[in-house]
Amino acid sequence: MILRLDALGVERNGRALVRDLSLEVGAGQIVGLVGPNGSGKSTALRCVYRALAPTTGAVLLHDRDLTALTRRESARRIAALTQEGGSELDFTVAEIVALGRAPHLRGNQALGAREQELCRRAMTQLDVLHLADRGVLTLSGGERQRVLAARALVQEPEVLVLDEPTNHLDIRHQIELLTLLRASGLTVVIVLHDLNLAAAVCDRIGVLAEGALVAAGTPREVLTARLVRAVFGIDATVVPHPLTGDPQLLYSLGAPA
Ligand SMILES: Nc1ncnc2c1ncn2[C@@H]1O[C@H](COP(=O)(O)OP(=O)(O)OP(=O)(O)O)[C@@H](O)[C@H]1O
Repeated sequence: MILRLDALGVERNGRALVRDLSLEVGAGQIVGLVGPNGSGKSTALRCVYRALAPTTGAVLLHDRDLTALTRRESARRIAALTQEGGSELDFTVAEIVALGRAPHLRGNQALGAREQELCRRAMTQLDVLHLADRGVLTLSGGERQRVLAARALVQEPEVLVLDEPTNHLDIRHQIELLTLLRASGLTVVIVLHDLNLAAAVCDRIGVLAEGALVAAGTPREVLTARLVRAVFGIDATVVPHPLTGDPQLLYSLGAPA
């Protein structure tokens, strides 16, 4: 098992934000975390990319507690694409993407030919090569998100952690990013709000409610009308996708109050 959340707990001001969360992510698997707003998804992810230390339990990478690794070593092995971003620097797109190599470089060491090609390929894959010389502060939300995704890819991590990576993207770029993730062979933990996209991209899904894992399994096992009713409080019709068989949720608006 590459990544394991072992009875993870996070408390703040006497309140449990994440409770006794155990989850395993195998090599090359894409595991999704879904759940209502405030259910602890980002908090759990923060423990994986070490922005937060768990109060109890641990995150294990190849059975080693992450806290046993140096920050540099975990940055080399775990890349994060988060809402916090780090795109507030007044750098060009090419410079921001190149920063993904930082954990692999020593001091002011320049990028070699292979690394420059890596950056170019990631910018092409994320459709931002034409923006390479633009200041990142001038980009739209979706363009910036694609730049940060390119930066995470050039890091060549073992594990990629993504917190709502599609929230600013138009539908084409959402599909392209998730297709790229599938093709990358990376081990991925991803928070998604769109349950249909989660069903399409994830091998397994964990559902969080009030900080606790309430269901885990394949999309077909987990994404049932009953679960969606219990966790999100809405009625959905679940149908198999006519081409892939993945569960797809159909919603209708409620009556006005
Ligand atoms: N540093 C903190 N101190 C106190 N409470 C916090 C802190 N960080 C997060 N919380 C609270 O913990 C809960 C879980 O937050 P988290 O961001 O993990 O939820 P989420 O499932 O990612 O939500 P969303 O879908 O809205 O992004 C929320 O109620 C949030 O207000």
